[in-house]
Amino acid sequence: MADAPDLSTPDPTVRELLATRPQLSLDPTCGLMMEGVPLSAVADEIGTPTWGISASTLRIRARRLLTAMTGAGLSVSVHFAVKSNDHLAVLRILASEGLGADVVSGGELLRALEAGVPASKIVFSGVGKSDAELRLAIQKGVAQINVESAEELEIISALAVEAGRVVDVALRVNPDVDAETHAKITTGLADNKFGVPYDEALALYLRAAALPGVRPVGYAAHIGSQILKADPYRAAYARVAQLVRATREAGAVVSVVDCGGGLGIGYRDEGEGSPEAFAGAIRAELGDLDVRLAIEPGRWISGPSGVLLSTVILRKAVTGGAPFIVLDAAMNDLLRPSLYDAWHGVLPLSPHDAVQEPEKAHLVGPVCESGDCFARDRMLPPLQRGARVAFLDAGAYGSVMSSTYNARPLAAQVLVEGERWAVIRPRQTVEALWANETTPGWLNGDA
Ligand SMILES: Cc1ncc(COP(=O)(O)O)c(C=O)c1O
Ligand SMILES: N[C@@H](CCCC[NH3+])C(=O)O
Repeated sequence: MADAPDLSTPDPTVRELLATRPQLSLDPTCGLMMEGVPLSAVADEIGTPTWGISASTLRIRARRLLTAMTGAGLSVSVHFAVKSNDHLAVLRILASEGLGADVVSGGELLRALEAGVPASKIVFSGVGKSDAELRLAIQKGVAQINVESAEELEIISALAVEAGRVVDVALRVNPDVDAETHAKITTGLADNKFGVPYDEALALYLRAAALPGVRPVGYAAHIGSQILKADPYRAAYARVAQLVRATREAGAVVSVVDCGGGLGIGYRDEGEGSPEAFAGAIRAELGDLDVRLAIEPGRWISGPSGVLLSTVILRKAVTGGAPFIVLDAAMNDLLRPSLYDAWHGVLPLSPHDAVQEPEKAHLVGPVCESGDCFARDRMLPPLQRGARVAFLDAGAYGSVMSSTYNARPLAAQVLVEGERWAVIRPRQTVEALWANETTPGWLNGDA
């Protein structure tokens, strides 16, 4: 697996971006296609900004992950990280491929159930689950709750006793391993808020074994997101394996290891995380433990399946510098560039634009924040008013992180499969933004 993107190299060309994204192609007449659907036709019909999701990409990538695991001789249950893309259609597709779900809130739990994921295939993670959320998970009978602290263990025990149930729990251990990713999305370092400190995990496991209402079944580890190398996984799993052995030596039963998610994708030229190398790390460190294995991938499955379509509102000239291309999409739609300086590929939808000689430009949204910037000094075909573009690899942590800042309604979403496409979430209306708001009587002149 490769390193992070190297921004000192020239920006990838249209051809280079397309070469690694089989779900997208450039038709000389119709322009940018997702599977068999011209994206311009979608934009013409329902406008922009609009999210597009390729169903076949979700299926292909889910199958590739499963194949990598079985190819390594592993039997692994795959729980899709709902936080990366929680649309019911996405969850339904992945459920039909046999995937379960990893959820981090009561809302995600109910979404997964609504999409047809059985509770027996749902794992509940998260550093702060409310009592109401835990009660819901216990009542629905989720497969396992991943416990992130000693305090949470006691709470779950009490709530399970109250419900007259015994809940399977895994301790999410913080292995204190550097995932070698962006500082804001690393989770497995000792000073991150996640998981039980490594040195305290065994004692807490034994405590769990003695508590009513909970049954400790194993350990979980998730060290971060957008991980491109296998080494951090190996380092983390080696520590988990050590813990499993020590726990067994202490006389407790360990039957599950949840290996977390975090496998990264190639946004620019860094290459994507390899499912085979991920599987290899699991097999090398955990393969001989005789435990049921699970993984929680999100981005690797959903990221490449999505695009965000947008239209150029205007091209603002800058004397002596690169122009600002002002789009109708903004940071409230796709937050990742503003939040993490994330690099997303951009492709024009028009076949004419796609073949023009590139120029340097800044791509920005209309929101009143200087941080509302998708790309600075990006080499792009010249984009004029009305031109349309697609942001690539926007299927993970895209629509789910949108807001309505600046009173901008949530964008529409469409699902593409073969030559079919359908609106799976209509564009939010402006009126819907205040539909649930009320003003107290005294402001309306009432007594
Ligand atoms: C507990 C847990 N599992 C799984 C994931 C999924 O991560 P990713 O989308 O990077 O695969 C996350 C997010 O980082 C997480 O916090
Ligand atoms: N939101 C992050 C990933 C966070 C993963 C959640 N634990 C991103 O867009 O890359």
